[in-house]
Amino acid sequence: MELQKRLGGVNIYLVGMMGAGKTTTGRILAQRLGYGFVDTDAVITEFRQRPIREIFAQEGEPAFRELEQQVLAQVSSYHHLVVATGGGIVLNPMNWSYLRHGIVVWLHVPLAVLCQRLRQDQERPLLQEQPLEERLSELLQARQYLYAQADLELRITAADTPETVCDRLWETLPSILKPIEPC
Ligand SMILES: Nc1ncnc2c1ncn2[C@@H]1O[C@H](COP(=O)(O)OP(=O)(O)OP(=O)(O)O)[C@@H](O)[C@H]1O
Ligand SMILES: O=C(O)C1=C[C@@H](O)[C@@H](O)[C@H](O)C1
Ligand SMILES: [Mg+2]
Repeated sequence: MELQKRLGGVNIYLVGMMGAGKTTTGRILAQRLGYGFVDTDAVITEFRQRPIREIFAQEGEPAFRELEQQVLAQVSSYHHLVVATGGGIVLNPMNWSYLRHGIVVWLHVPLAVLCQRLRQDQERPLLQEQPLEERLSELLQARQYLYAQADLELRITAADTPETVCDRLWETLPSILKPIEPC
């Protein structure tokens, strides 16, 4: 209850690479906080009535990024939400003006762990053409400095489960919140 009170309904935005666990962890965190849960990729998929890989193939990545910005803009006008963002949301500087309405948390997962999780993936369009490790490494290099602009970086290990990630987030969040003023 204490954490919820200190958050005051401010949204929590999870950012990080594909496979970092934004969707999986976000859903659990929302439940624990009594917050709503939104996944920007899921909103786009539902709106377009087709999977992201088809949106990329038929409309192109720029069209997807435009939709992503529109969804984020709308979401940021609500509160009491945990938002699992798409891995590339940090690329558009405009998106940061929306993310900054809330608390931005970077789920920082080592490359080897991401590879392990995404080995069988056939849904993520940006991972289908090159060898997985090479592609992820390239994307991480290009984005790392952007993820690092988050309010909080959570370093995740191979031993972490979605539940322990939530536990650690729960423990760490107070460190970046203002103390409650005594009445
Ligand atoms: N802490 C964890 N431990 C083990 N597996 C995990 C963990 N978090 C997520 N996973 C698994 O990794 C895969 C990717 O997770 P998830 O879809 O939540 O990532 P994401 O960050 O939302 O990726 P994207 O940016 O592509 O949406 C899923 O199969 C999920 O079950
Ligand atoms: O990292 C990325 O650029 C992406 C991550 C996914 O969440 C989706 O938003 C899409 O596959 C692109
Ligand atoms: Mg996701």
